[in-house]
Amino acid sequence: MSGGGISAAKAPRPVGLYPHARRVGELLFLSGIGPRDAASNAIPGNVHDAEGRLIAYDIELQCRSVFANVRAVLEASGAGWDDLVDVTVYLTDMARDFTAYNAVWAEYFPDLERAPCRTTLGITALPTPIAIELKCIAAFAPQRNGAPPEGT
Ligand SMILES: N/C(=C\C=C\C(=O)O)C(=O)O
Repeated sequence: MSGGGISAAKAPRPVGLYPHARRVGELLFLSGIGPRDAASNAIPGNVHDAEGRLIAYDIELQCRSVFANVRAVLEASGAGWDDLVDVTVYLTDMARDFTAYNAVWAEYFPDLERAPCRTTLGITALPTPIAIELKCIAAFAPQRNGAPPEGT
């Protein structure tokens, strides 16, 4: 059974007509999300020249911001960080950014037993001037929904 689309007030506005997340049974599917700041819509660390062209960006800041945005969507959906089970990560410059991104990932998911599965892909472009986007799936912990523990 599929629930209605979920919109998170503390996450950046979607760039099209799609919800931040949708629950289907015990699974929560999140739309792809990047590091735009929810209040200002700015991309943390991006530097532009006088003509507005992007001349520098900070992948570490973008990683921290996109993780915060994912957390905001999870929380608005009644889930939490530990409920993430599968994350697809899109990077626009794998050669430049993988090492820094991988280090920030390890800070946010320090425990291998609890970390979600992860797939990292290099792609040529994203819809907004961001260097990273995450596509996440979470699974609600049974006790959160009042379901009996396994085996009972
Ligand atoms: N999910 C999409 C874009 C997200 C962009 C962003 O968070 O900056 C989409 O266009 O499907």
